[in-house]
Amino acid sequence: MNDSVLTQLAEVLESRKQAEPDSSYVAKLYAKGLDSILKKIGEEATETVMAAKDGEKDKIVYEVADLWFHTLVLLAQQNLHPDDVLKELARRFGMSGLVEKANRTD
Ligand SMILES: N=c1c2ncn([C@@H]3O[C@H](COP(=O)(O)OP(=O)(O)OP(=O)(O)O)[C@@H](O)[C@H]3O)c2ncn1[C@@H]1O[C@H](COP(=O)(O)O)[C@@H](O)[C@H]1O
Repeated sequence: MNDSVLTQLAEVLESRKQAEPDSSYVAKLYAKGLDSILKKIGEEATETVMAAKDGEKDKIVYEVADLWFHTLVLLAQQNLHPDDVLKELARRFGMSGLVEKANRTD
């Protein structure tokens, strides 16, 4: 179920590239450009931190959903797909974070 929500949302985000900015929040974000998308990601990350500090579980879920949503908008804007991230997580799966860090080249 969760995978299909990501896939369906990715399809909607792709389709919004052809939409008029006035007709869609996502189309408006695309029209404003990369910096506006990045600004939203920064805001939603901060709101996630504040929700966690407040210890409100419902708010944490709500803010993480906003954060994930805006990172999905970024992926679409960059012509990337959630599968690209899921593949990377799958590659790391089962590998100690310490080993993964030691293998990083960047
Ligand atoms: N999942 C979401 C989603 N989550 C959050 N948001 C929007 O993200 C914004 C969150 O920003 P804020 O909390 O700062 O609220 P805001 O003050 O309205 O935001 P700004 O105007 O300041 O940018 C709100 O406008 C939310 O409505 C979303 N907007 C759209 N979607 C999905 O994207 C699809 C396409 O949306 P449209 O392009 O609007 O049709 C929808 O059908 C949904 O499935």
